[in-house]
Amino acid sequence: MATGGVNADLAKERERATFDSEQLTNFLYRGPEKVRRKRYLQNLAIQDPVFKKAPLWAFLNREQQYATALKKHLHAYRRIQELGITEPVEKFYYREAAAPHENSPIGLHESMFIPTIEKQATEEQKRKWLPLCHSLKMIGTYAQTELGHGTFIRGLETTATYDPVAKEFILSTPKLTAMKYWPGNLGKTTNHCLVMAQLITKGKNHGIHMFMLQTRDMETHQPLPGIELGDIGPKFGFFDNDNGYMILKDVRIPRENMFMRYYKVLEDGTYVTPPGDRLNYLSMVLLRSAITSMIGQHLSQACIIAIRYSAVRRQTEISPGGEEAQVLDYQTQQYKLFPALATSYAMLMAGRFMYDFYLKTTAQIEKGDLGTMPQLHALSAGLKAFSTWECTAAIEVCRMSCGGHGYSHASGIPKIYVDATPGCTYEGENTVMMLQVARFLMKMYTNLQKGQELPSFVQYMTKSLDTKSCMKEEVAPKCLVMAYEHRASRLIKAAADAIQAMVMSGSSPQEAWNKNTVPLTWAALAFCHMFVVKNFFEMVEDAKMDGQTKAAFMALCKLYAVNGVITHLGEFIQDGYLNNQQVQYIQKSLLDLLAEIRPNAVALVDAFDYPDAILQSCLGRYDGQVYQALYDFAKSSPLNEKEVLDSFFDYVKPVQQELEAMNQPMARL
Ligand SMILES: CCCCCCCCCCCCCCCCCCCCCC(=O)SCCNC(=O)CCNC(=O)[C@H](O)C(C)(C)COP(=O)(O)OP(=O)(O)OC[C@H]1O[C@@H](n2cnc3c(N)ncnc32)[C@H](O)[C@@H]1OP(=O)(O)O
Ligand SMILES: Cc1cc2nc3c(=O)[nH]c(=O)nc-3n(C[C@H](O)[C@H](O)[C@H](O)COP(=O)(O)OP(=O)(O)OC[C@H]3O[C@@H](n4cnc5c(N)ncnc54)[C@H](O)[C@@H]3O)c2cc1C
Repeated sequence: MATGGVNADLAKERERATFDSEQLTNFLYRGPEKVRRKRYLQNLAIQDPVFKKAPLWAFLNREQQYATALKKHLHAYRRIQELGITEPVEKFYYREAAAPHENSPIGLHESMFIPTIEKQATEEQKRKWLPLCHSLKMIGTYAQTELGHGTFIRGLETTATYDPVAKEFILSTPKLTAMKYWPGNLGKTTNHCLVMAQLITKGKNHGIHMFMLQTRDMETHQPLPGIELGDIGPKFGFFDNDNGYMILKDVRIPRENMFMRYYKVLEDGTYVTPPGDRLNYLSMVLLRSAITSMIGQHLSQACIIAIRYSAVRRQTEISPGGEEAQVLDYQTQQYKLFPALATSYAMLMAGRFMYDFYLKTTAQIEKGDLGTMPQLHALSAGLKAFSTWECTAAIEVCRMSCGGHGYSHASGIPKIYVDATPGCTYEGENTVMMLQVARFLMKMYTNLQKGQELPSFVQYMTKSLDTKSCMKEEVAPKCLVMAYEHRASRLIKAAADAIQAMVMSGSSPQEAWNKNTVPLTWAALAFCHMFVVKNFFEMVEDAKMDGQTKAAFMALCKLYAVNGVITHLGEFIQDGYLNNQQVQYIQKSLLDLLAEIRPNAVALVDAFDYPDAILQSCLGRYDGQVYQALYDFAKSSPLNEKEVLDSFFDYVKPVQQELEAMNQPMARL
């Protein structure tokens, strides 16, 4: 039964590729030196006996999954310090290999709690808290969302009332809906959290602010007096995480526990505001800026699995009596998978842009220049929403393209999906984020009408909408980008005009806004789509790689753009910008691109450079030995530990006996 070596079909795929996948890997990870370092760190984790010995999450119950993920992530945390790894991206590589597909129960401590202290705390607070955080004496999380409010954070109901006599804040949960609900790792793992609460001082409510709260004793880990907390129960994914709830019964904390880098309460209760607004929203902006890369990686893993498997899987003869075809040779299969593959590259490129932009803008904010904050907010909110929507939909396409085996945890895709899809909800629900983008775009449109200068990435709004597309039979990148710009401009103008018309006829601006939120989200989505397409083309054009690699990469980029036009065709043709002939050119180009990408499909997913130990997929194995792997996976199911299960004797036998007795001819009399 055992088979060895690389599956012949997969080996052939790699031979026929027109480019060297290593070149693309080097580009993706920003140079060969960084690739070597990534592989070195991943191998260190993969070879570590603590990680190696751990059982596969899929065969564990929730408590075991939590304990295993905690054990692995704590070991990784310690090893990262021992190895002196400080770069965030290097920590990410190590952790990903240490605990693949296992969400860290100390994840929020690292991704939100520590960064918020670094960015929002005073120097004195940092000196006090950060060393305790690094040694894990303090383990924290970000407690913002409540039972009654997640999106509308100005509506949060937890209060922090200042008592100038004791120089303390009193934290309270005044009603059921004010209970903190959802914060990751709040239930069982953490002993501190950063609480977002309405600040009340001298009888006045100053809106939501951040406070440091110790939730559990640092030795016994028991909840502190006045604090009730626990896990919220099983969820669609994130099984291994203890998202929590918390009720505060007039818990007192010292004045110094308010995060006071920007906003302050003096000893006598005087409230002092900073020069800028919404500075305490910056932790959310950080995570939103990181999510586009993260979700692009989730999708890239699903693509590796589905494309390698589709190269190995043979089903149905194309011509009677002929060989059964690799399912990847079906054009319909290519139409499912290649746009998904192109999307993952598009999002990795958008994520690269976004994170760099975040670093640049926050460096300016640190220096007191808040001018680019609105752009950072709009782009991070928009790309977070657009990328999570596009990628989660594409992951599901990948799963279904694997047929029945895609539904098994052996494929690895269901877990990728359930851990990726909350990205559409957390860190700002996607529709709400799109409406924030729309708010920014409407402002830009008003500025345009006033003749003011626009930021570079919305400059195209100044172009006339009366033009027609330059698209020819040879579908050129320039014409594709212009088509996206035109569609975005038109939808932005349409939404703005609709609002303006309603206001002119007597509606209030708020009413006019609310009656147009659907067209506003169309406009925001078109803006984000345009941004991703343009950024993708620019990054491919600027990429330093040989001609063959660039050609293979460019085909993907074009496919992403062409497929987007076809998917949203109505919006591109509504005002006659593209004519019927041009649409036909684009449709033909889509089919040509599928054929062009076909020989490179496996090399294009190999370039993501995921070792099998991280992918954890029977279908996505590098050697393509999928059937043996599926058989081994089935055999390791705990249900197979006993030949006959106790439940057979407990339930099946008695019912059989009862039914047998009931069906005896005598019994019926
Ligand atoms: C290839 C290798 C690559 C390697 C890559 C390496 C990969 C690295 C991997 C990375 C690891 C990742 C780990 C993931 C794990 C995840 C765990 C799960 C964590 C989940 C945590 C959470 O889930 S935590 C809770 C989040 N919960 C929200 O997200 C609430 C949303 N809700 C709001 O965010 C506000 O409620 C909302 C709507 C803005 C309205 O806020 P509001 O009512 O105050 O404001 P208004 O709408 O009235 O707007 C008034 C004016 O404020 C302006 N403005 C608003 N926000 C602004 C802002 N942020 N910055 C500037 N300006 C802002 C706006 O633009 C207006 O400006 P203007 O007046 O000028 O027009
Ligand atoms: C896995 C996971 C981890 C999380 N981790 C954390 C964490 O660590 N810390 C934390 O504080 N929170 C966390 N959250 C909570 C998360 O941030 C919120 O669930 C999220 O912000 C959405 O808020 P909501 O649940 O109140 O949704 P709602 O706002 O109630 O959304 C429900 C529906 O209403 C619509 N809607 C709401 N407002 C508007 C509007 N203004 N205009 C149009 N439509 C609207 C939405 O589009 C959506 O369709 C987590 C959630 C998940 C799923």
